[in-house]
Amino acid sequence: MHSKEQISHDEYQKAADWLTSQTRHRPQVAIICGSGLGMLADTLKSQNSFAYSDIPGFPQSTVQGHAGRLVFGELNGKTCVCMQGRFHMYEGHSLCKTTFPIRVFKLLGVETLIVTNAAGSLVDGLHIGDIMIIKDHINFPGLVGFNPLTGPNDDKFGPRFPAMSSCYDKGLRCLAMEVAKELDVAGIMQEGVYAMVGGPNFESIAEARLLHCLGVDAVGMSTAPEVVVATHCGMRVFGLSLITNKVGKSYEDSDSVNHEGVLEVGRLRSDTVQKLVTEIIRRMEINNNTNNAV
Ligand SMILES: O=P(O)(O)O[C@@H]1C[C@H](O)[C@@H](CO)O1
Ligand code: HPA
Repeated sequence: MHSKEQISHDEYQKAADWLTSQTRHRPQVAIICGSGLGMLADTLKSQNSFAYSDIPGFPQSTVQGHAGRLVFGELNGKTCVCMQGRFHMYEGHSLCKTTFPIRVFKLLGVETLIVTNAAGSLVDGLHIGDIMIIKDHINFPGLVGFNPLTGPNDDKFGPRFPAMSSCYDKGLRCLAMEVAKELDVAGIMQEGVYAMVGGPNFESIAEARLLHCLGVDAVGMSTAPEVVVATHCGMRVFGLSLITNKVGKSYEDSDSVNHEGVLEVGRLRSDTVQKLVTEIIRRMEINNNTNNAV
């Protein structure tokens, strides 16, 4: 099911044209809000917002903590578009549907994608409430063939065989650490490797041990397909994982993770994530990559 669905260039264009006709904002930066992090969209000024159900071709959000709205507005001198709610593979969407908005953003002229997510920590150094700057990812569904780029390549967006060796922009990662120091939150921030699993169940103990052995710092159920599609079409990407739980690696652990707890940590840390992202956006340079809307 995942590899067969194809979306034509016209369908992306139709969504982009519809949005262009509904708002005067022409975004340079897109932000995807992870579980419990939807408040990031509330910081935008001069907002225009659209329910996903009104946008041609957009899927629907079905997960609690993902409101299902696209919000346009200004943030610290940059024009932004914010997904208040993302799409996950486990909701039953094909991977090209979960990543549909990314190519629409490209057609709108977006140059930089900021992804946020909730994730579970597999390492001692990452605690609940910490924020991990994503240095790299392991796209487990992608490794076994569930990849949004499967199928005929659309050369207007990017090459058949895109590199993924530097998809999380180094300059933005350095900027994030500088900003963290200035905001006095460097103590809860570090870089790490995010792994995407299919979900929707959380990990078994043996799976958690496997992920840990493979060098994963934090695990979640999203993000990698979005980053693959954004990198394919030449966007600059920056990603943050909010650590919402520790992933149990011992059969003696009695704590078990649940989505309510994930959302609660999102609410508790929303202010910090918001301040970080806002300040990074204020200070990021725009127009320093070579991609134009296709
Ligand atoms: O959208 P994200 O990746 O932030 O959501 C995470 C993964 C699952 O969707 C959910 C589990 O609580 O949070
Ligand atoms: O522990 C987790 N595992 C997978 N996805 C998650 N999203 C938040 N926490 C987790």
